[in-house]
Amino acid sequence: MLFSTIVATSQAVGATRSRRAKVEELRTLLAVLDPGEVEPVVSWLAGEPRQGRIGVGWRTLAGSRVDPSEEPSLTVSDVDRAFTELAGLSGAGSTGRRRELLAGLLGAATAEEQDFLMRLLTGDLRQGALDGVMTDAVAAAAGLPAETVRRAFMLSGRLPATAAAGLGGGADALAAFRLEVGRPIRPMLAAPAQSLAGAYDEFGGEVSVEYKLDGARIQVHRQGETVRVFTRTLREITRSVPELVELVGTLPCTSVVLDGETLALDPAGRPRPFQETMSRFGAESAHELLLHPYFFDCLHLDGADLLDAPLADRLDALQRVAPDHRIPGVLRPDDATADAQFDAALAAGHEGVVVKDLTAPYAAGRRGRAWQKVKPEHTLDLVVLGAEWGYGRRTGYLSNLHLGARDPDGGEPIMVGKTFKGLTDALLQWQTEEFPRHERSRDAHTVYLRPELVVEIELDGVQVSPRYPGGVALRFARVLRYRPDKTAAEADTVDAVRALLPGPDSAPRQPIPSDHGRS
Ligand SMILES: Nc1ncnc2c1ncn2[C@@H]1O[C@H](COP(=O)(O)OP(=O)(O)OP(=O)(O)O)[C@@H](O)[C@H]1O
Repeated sequence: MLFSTIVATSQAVGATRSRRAKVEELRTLLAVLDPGEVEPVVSWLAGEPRQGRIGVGWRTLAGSRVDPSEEPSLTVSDVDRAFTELAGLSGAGSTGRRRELLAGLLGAATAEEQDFLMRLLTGDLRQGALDGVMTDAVAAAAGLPAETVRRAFMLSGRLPATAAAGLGGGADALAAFRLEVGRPIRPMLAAPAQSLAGAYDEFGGEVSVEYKLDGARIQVHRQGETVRVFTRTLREITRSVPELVELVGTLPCTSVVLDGETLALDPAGRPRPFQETMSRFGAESAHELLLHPYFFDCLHLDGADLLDAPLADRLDALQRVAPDHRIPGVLRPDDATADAQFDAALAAGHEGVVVKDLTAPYAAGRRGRAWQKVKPEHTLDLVVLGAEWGYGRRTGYLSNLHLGARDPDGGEPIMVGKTFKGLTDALLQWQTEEFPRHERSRDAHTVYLRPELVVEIELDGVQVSPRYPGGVALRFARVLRYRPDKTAAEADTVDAVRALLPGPDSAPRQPIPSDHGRS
């Protein structure tokens, strides 16, 4: 297959806003790929070489610019082979060979192919938002139910491998993707609840009401003596968190997979801010702040795979293996106890509670109704699309942020507002240093960014706005914090923003009253 066909499909997918049209473009391409081409092509369309980062920075690329070729001649395997060699280069002489390989690759590419390669190698094409569209396209091309492909993807965490299995071996090959101890799966997520009472009633009181701790998600795998720890985005952080590894190593079991939240505590045992927990996930973090785990789910125990077991059974398993490290929660509370749990969570400085359906299986990678989060404030995780230079005291700093919500159909994020409120001096400084690394372009007032950074915004609500492309704008938005644990593919969608629009007959929004809206 010619590489130019992939570039043309990528352009066609980017040019339409229709989800159905995107799926159809991708399906048509997938249907004609050779088996060996599926993995590289699916990776590229999601914006990454199959080999991961291959050590080619913007400067090297700019230095390798050569005249484009007139006619397309590169094949998929030519490009994939060059990436494999680039990824393997190290040591003496590698700089020269890297330049040589890049010059060869770019010289054989047409102008459009060159542009695609540059964007692919600099990360500018990365679009996790395409995952959903791609899973549907794989299902359509392989003649399988979308759910079968989705589940395999959630369990493997790798879209290219899932696509290759589905297209090559059908449902049987996909069924082989099981929870494997040592390999992370995409975490189950929570949807916002309308109210505590609403969530409670929806499940007829058959719920676990747990504190929503403001830490960072961890997934811990142990097989025998070997413990591995992963973040919410499935990044391995085992070496940064020796105290968690040690603790999990002492649990009474031979194999286990636990899901939970971790928090840094100060020497007096008080929780430290989220940023300090996150800083512990870096490779060279100082270890004086100890991380404590608070587990809330058990996905595997001593050879038994529990993903499809109801939460009640998974919590029994958790109680057997880690009774002293469970997140605070109550099972099957009456209404008054559920309310008291919410108040207690807030009084203890936590974000709120998560209300969970005790009968539901673990829906990996899904933000379903089986877990509902109840918080007193509205917050949204939005993508930073740009920032304006400040004025007055903020002259010389990148300040007013342009905020975008995710397009659920995989297009570019949709701008929903701007804010410079809530930015501390330290954050202004950080933005000014960090943003140029994500720069797409700039004009006199604004630096425009690739959609890579996610920021959590607190707001009073949203309003209809003809000025913004999504027809909605944030009201009184302020920055709470950056979310380095999230990718743009995990930002809130424009539908989540629209869901905050006041209904025709709704009263002005109030914080959740102490009876949490229960009538
Ligand atoms: N008891 C709990 N059960 C499940 N998740 C919990 C719990 N306590 C804290 N969490 C955290 O809350 C997250 C679930 O909420 P959600 O799926 O919306 O993610 P989030 O976007 O990080 O949440 P938010 O932005 O509202 O803080 C989990 O990823 C986990 O990190």
